[in-house]
Amino acid sequence: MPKRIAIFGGSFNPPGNHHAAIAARLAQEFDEVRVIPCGPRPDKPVTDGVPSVYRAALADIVFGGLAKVTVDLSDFEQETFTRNHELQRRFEGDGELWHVVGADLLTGGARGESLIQRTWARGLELWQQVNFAVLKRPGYTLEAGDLPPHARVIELLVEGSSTEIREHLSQGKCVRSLVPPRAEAYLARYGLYRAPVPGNWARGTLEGAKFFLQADVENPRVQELSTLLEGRHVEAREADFINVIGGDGAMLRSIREHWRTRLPFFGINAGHLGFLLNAREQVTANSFPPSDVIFRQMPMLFLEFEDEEGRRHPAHGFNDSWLERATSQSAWLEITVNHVRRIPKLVCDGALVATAAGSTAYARSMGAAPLLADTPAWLLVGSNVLQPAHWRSALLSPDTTVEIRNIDPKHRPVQAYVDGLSMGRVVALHARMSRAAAAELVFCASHDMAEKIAAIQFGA
Ligand SMILES: Nc1ncnc2c1ncn2[C@@H]1O[C@H](COP(=O)(O)OP(=O)(O)OP(=O)(O)O)[C@@H](O)[C@H]1O
Ligand SMILES: O=C(O)c1ccc[n+]([C@@H]2O[C@H](COP(=O)([O-])O)[C@@H](O)[C@H]2O)c1
Repeated sequence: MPKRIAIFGGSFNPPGNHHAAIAARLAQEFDEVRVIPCGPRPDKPVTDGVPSVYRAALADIVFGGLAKVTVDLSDFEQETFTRNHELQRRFEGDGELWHVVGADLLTGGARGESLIQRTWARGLELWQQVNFAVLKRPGYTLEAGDLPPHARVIELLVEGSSTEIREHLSQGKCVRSLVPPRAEAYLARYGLYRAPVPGNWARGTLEGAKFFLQADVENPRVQELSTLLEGRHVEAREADFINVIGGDGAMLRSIREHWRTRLPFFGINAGHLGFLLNAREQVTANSFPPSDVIFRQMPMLFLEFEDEEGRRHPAHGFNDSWLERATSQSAWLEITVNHVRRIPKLVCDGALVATAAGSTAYARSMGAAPLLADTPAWLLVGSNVLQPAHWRSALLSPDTTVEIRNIDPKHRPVQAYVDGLSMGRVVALHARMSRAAAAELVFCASHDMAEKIAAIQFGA
C-alpha cells in the first residue's frame, strides 16, 4: 500500500495551538504529515510582516516535536510560494497525497465558487483530480455538496486562527492559551508581531530551565565541568536549552546537529578561545542555569557547493565557509557579487565567507575586522591574496549573494569547508544569508558577546 501523506500547507503566520492540534490529529490518520509554511504570498501581503527566519523558527518550535510530522522550510529558504499543483507534482512519487484544507476554502464549492476553484492556480483541475483532507472549522458550515470529488472529512473541531494571535500580540495581550509555551517565549523575546522591526537579542533568564548536556568527553577539563552538573540534565525532548561544554568546535558541531530543535545553546568554554561560549568562571554549579542572560538570534549561511557536473549540494553554516587550495599551487578564483563579476581572478590560498558570529574566528586570522554580534552584515575575505595586490576583504549586506568559482579546477583544484567540516573538492561555492536557518546563543549578561568583541577591538 502506498504511504499516505498529508500535505498541510499554510501561512502559519504565526503557527498556534490550533495548527498543532490539527497536525497531531492528521498524524493519527496519515502515515506522514508534511507541514509546508509558504513564503511571500502575492495574495496575502500580511505574510511579509515578519521575516521568514523567525517564522521558520516558530514552525519548528510548534510542529517539530510531533510524531510523524515534518516541517519543510524550502519555501522560506527560496523566498517563494509553491502552489498546490506544484506540490502535487513534486511529491507525488513519495506516496498518496492528501491536500489539507480548512472548510473556509470549500464554501461555495457546489457552485464552483470556492476559494480553491476561484483563486488557486489550476484550481478547477485540482478540485476534480487530487485528494483533499478537509478540516471542519468553527464559523464555517460544511455542506456535503461543497466537497470536491475526492474528499475525506477529518473529525475534529478546533477554535483559533493566526489572525487572532496576531491581533493579541499587536495589542500586547497574553497569548498563553493560543500558542505553545516555547513559542510564546520566542515571540516575546524578539517582539514579533508587536514591534515594527523585530529584535535579534533580548535579556532574559534561564533560571529553573531544564537542559540537555552536550559534553566533549575526550577533554579532561570538560569531564571536570560535566561532573559538576552530573545528574541534573534531561533528555533533548524535555529540555529548554542545550548546554554545550567544550570549545568553539564542539559548539559548531552541536549547532549543526541540533539547530532544527530551535533550543537555545548555552556554552561553557573548556577550550582555547571559546568565542561562542561562556567563560568557565562565569558559571558556578550552584547558580546554574544562570538567571541573568542575553539571548541572541544569530542567522546562518545558506551555501551551495557546486560539483564538476554542475550539481549543487546545499548546506547551512553558522560561522563560515571557504574554498582552499588543495595542492601546492595557489588558487585562481573568480568572485561574483550580486551577479556582477567583481574580481575576475583572485590569486590566493583561498576565500571565505563569514557571519558576524564567525567574523572572530578564521576570518579574523585572515585579517578581517570582527563584526558586532547584532550586525546584519557578513563578510567575504581572501586568504594570502597575491592578486589583486591590495584586496583583502569586503563587508556584505544581508541580501547579497556571493559566488566564488574556481577558474582552473583541472590544474588548481580547491577543497570546500563549512564550519571546519570538509565538503570535498568543488568547483564553486554559492553563498548568501539563510532565510530559514538561525541559532540562538545565550550568554551571561555580565560577559555577553558584545563585551567579547569590545575586548578584541580595544584590547582585553
Ligand atoms: N481553526 C481551524 N480549523 C480548521 N482549519 C484551520 C483552522 N485554522 C487554520 N486552518 C486551516 O489550516 C490551513 C493553514 O492555515 P493558515 O496558516 O492560513 O492559518 P489561519 O489560522 O487560518 O491564518 P490567518 O488567520 O492568518 O488566515 C488552512 O487550510 C486553513 O483553512
Ligand atoms: O495553489 C494555489 O494557488 C494556492 C493559493 C492560495 C492558497 N493555497 C493554499 O491554501 C492553503 C491555505 O492558505 P491560507 O490562505 O489559509 O494560508 C495553503 O495550503 C495554501 O498553500 C494555494
